[in-house]
Amino acid sequence: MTTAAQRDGLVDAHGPVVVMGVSGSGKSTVGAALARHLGVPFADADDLHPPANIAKMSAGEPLTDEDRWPWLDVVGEWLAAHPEGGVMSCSALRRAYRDRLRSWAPGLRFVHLDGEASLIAMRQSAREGHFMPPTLQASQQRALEALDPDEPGVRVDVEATVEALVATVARDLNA
Ligand SMILES: Nc1ncnc2c1ncn2[C@@H]1O[C@H](COP(=O)(O)OP(=O)(O)O)[C@@H](O)[C@H]1O
Ligand SMILES: O=C(O)[C@H](O)[C@@H](O)[C@H](O)[C@H](O)COP(=O)(O)O
Repeated sequence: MTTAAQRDGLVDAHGPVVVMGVSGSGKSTVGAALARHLGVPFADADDLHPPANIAKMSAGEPLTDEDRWPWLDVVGEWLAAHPEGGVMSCSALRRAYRDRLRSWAPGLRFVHLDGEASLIAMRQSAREGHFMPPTLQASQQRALEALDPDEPGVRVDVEATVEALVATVARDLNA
């Protein structure tokens, strides 16, 4: 069924989107809210890690590239299965990881949740019931490579409220 929003080009114009950033930047929160706003499916790459990756991070050890490639391919499969639109929250910290995801979904766009490292670290530490220990924040920041100018996507500052971030991103994606 084609909805009025699809006919008007409001829904299927953006294709799949990855909300990226370091741990604690708000990927899960903003990604889920963005998907609700756009009326498209949402998935969280945290839920797609193999148990060994979760065990490693829980023990305070950063993942290596070798740990991440198979996980990124599972994320890429989901993106490839949602050409009509979908939001995935996934750290995608390095350019090479984003290139891998784009190989699954050409035209993929990224929303980089960026901001003051101290603010993000504070939010990550205050969060309860998550496997990711605050001690891994420094390695996340070291691994992060911001979007290059040739990478389709937008960067937003996480100082803003979740509602404001969703409104800004939805506007920029539809621009
Ligand atoms: N823009 C925001 N303003 C205030 N708090 C936020 C914002 N985005 C996320 N949070 C809070 O910060 C913490 C980390 O967010 P989360 O979505 O779990 O980040 P990530 O998925 O990137 O690790 C959560 O407690 C969340 O409620
Ligand atoms: O590539 C990585 O090192 C991990 O995927 C990491 O970046 C991710 O952030 C964790 O899954 C923790 O989950 P949160 O980001 O939700 O804290």
